[in-house]
Amino acid sequence: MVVCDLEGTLVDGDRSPSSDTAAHAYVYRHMSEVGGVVHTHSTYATAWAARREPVPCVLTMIADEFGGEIPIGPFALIGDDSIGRGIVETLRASRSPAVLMANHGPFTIGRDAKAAVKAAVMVEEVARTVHIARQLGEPVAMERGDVDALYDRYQNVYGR
Ligand SMILES: O=C(CO)[C@@H](O)[C@@H](O)COP(=O)(O)O
Repeated sequence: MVVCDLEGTLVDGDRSPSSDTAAHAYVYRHMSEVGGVVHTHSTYATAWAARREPVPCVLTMIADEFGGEIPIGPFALIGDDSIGRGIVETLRASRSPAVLMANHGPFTIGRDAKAAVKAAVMVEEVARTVHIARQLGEPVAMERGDVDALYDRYQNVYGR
């Protein structure tokens, strides 16, 4: 493990930082509420990213955690802040803490690392479940008002 500052400069450790460092640093610099960013190549979420298809809001757990569909972000090359720009641009237009970067995979954010990891686990779970549902027919979209009510309850009331 190494420690970098918000410009992506190495400040502690003797190994090279991740090639994604500039992308993550961009998110931290431009979304002050974010204290954790997670990136995985989890199988089902990455399969949706490969198709550039948002995960539709067809489950209460999607409404709870993501507040709507899980959006697709633009394709961006690895190595500079391009991915970070795509993440910020996409998540600013959504309530979702997860974005499926096109042809790449899921990136999630949270107020801290634990919340970002939770979103990464949940995005994979719902990507898998909706994929399975689709094998049996077309999942049914939820009403916007119901999505809003579920999101409000989960974000502001549940577990308090
Ligand atoms: O998604 C990818 C590659 O597809 C990146 O997250 C990956 O290259 C980052 O690797 P490193 O953290 O630099 O070892």
